[in-house]
Amino acid sequence: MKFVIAPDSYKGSLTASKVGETMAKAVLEEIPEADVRIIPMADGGEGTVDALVQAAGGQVVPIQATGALGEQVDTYVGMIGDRSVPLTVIEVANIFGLPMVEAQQRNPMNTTSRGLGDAIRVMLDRGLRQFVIGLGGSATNDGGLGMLSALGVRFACRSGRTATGFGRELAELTGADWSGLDPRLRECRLTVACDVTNPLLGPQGASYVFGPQKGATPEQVASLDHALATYADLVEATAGSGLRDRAGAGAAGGLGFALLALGAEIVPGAQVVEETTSLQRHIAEADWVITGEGRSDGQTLFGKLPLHVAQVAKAAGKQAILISGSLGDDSERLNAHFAGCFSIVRGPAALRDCLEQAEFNLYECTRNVARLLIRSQKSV
Ligand SMILES: Nc1ncnc2c1ncn2[C@@H]1O[C@H](COP(=O)(O)OP(=O)(O)OP(=O)(O)O)[C@@H](O)[C@H]1O
Ligand SMILES: O=C(O)[C@H](O)CO
Repeated sequence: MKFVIAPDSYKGSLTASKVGETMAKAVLEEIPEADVRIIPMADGGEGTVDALVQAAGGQVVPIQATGALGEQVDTYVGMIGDRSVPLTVIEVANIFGLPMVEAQQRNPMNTTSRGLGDAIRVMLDRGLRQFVIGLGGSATNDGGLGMLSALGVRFACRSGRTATGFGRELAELTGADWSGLDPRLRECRLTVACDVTNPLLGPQGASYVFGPQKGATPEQVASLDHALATYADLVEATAGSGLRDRAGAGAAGGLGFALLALGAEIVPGAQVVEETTSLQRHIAEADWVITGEGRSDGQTLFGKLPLHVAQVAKAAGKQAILISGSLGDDSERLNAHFAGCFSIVRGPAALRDCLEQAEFNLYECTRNVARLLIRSQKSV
């Protein structure tokens, strides 16, 4: 029996690689002769650099960049591709990701995306000109003000000073001077791998949909959305109109919008990872596909990674099994897409305990699934 194990991370408990390894160990415990291929996945958010570096046999490059609150963080980017066309992979989730900010300090007024500009500049200094930028899982809602500032755009504030790039400054902006923008960006190809397709503004926009989970109060959400509209006017006056409405403009607190202003192309993150990992080819050779995520619910149907994997499997005439940390509201709607949907939680327990026991629970649940598969095969 051939298995492709292609999970997302279980946010808060296990990386995608760890999920894959644990599932594989459990399958091999029950079916020692199984042929198991682990393909850690990501959607542009957390784990994107690791997934692409592993798939492409690349390397990680340690860098320093500005973190969400303006502090310096030690992080890394990936380098993949051959020597003649090296490609840098950057993930905002490991520079200013939401889990990197203590719960009580989460407030998108006080966070900045400067670190992405820093990371791009570090790699420009090293001669790199091709970038894949993963958006998702950020602690920011600054519309990319921080990134553009770090790359040399000067945004003037009402007080007369130049903005440094924090969410709270959006409401103060009066003008933008692009003459200092790093000229090397003109030589670059920027591909943006987004985890969502939301626009910049409005009820489906960055502030309303993702602001609350980043610590914004309802008043801050409304004020950020309003301020981002003025900021969008300033940016579009130079970069061209209509960018705010493009799919993905609202990803990572509006960074999608700012990257579009730099001429980037936006693509679904899951698709970038799927192509780099040759997921389709591996699935074509498999008997079973196993995927999963921290929590599967109705939202999973809006194109989250496990659904994407299930669709690739279906197109190849294969069945996908979903093993997730937990199953939430409307998860029964997933039954149409998977041969079976399983939650690894073994009984009533506090979330903290579930997260702590993640590896054991995942191992046991996957063993049960594997046992069922092998016994049902033997009984026919
Ligand atoms: N080991 C676990 N056992 C039970 N529930 C878990 C476990 N690990 C994670 N979760 C649940 O999954 C949630 C995270 O969900 P998930 O990993 O799907 O990410 P997400 O926040 O929905 O983002 P994304 O859009 O990237 O999928 C956690 O908040 C928790 O409720
Ligand atoms: O980072 C965020 O804002 C969300 O993951 C959507 O991209």
